[in-house]
Amino acid sequence: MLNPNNDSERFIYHFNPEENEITMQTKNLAVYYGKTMAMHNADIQFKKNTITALIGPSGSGKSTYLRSLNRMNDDVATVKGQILYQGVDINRPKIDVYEVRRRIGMVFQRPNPFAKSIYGNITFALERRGVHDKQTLDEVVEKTLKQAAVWDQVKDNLHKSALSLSGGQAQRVCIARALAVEPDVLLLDEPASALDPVSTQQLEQTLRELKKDYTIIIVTHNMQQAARLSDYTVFFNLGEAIEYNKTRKIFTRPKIKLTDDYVSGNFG
Ligand SMILES: Nc1ncnc2c1ncn2[C@@H]1O[C@H](COP(=O)(O)OP(=O)(O)OP(=O)(O)O)[C@@H](O)[C@H]1O
Repeated sequence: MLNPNNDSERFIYHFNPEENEITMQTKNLAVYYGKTMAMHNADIQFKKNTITALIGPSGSGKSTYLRSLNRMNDDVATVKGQILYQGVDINRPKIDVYEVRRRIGMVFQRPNPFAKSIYGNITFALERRGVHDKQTLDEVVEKTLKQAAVWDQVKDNLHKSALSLSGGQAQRVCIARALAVEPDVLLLDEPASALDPVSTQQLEQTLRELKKDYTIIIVTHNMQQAARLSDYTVFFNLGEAIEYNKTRKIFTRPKIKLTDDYVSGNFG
């Protein structure tokens, strides 16, 4: 086992330097709420068409890290360090934050459909961008609801309120809404925590399908979910990315004892 307090021994996984394989990367990322440092030492790479799970105890900084990736923390926190998206540091003042959020979409813990129709939820961002052609909008609605695997359930009720959907359906509509603006990266913050086991299983299957086209980063408290769904896992503790590796290795042969304790349920 490596000593997490010894930086020379810290194990941080790095991919082969094939630039086009890496969609996103953070270097020396640190996030402060006021003067309090909530998270630091995150040197992580996200490979194209993979799912990365962020795991760790409550308050360890997973959501803080995730929200920083598309500048959602801008109003509440100071984010230091680099966030490279396709090689460009998006953590710079002159970057267009709306464009960042278009390319790096977010799905939240609780399904949060707008008080609009299912159709209106999907087309909302496009219409605000001036897309009003009905055929185009119809096509986007069908395509994204199919991608989110909820088309068959809602296709006859597209103009019904999205607030009338079940939790699982609403979460899928929120995924479709995120996909409508054609992102590259999907950030999901415990997207299954409000769902029943069947909806959770369906959501996981949807994410497996989506990774063919997207890079997915998911915060989860569910160890089984991280183990069965993700390709890579990052273990956070006390605001620090402690260990990062292929999921199989994190769950079978972690390099750091803290990680081993956490994934095997012996974390005190
Ligand atoms: N908006 C905020 N203002 C001040 N402190 C915050 C804010 N959001 C989070 N924090 C603090 O930052 C630290 C990390 O919180 P964060 O929510 O990122 O952890 P987490 O690992 O995602 O936790 P959980 O699993 O419970 O969601 C915690 O100490 C938390 O209290």
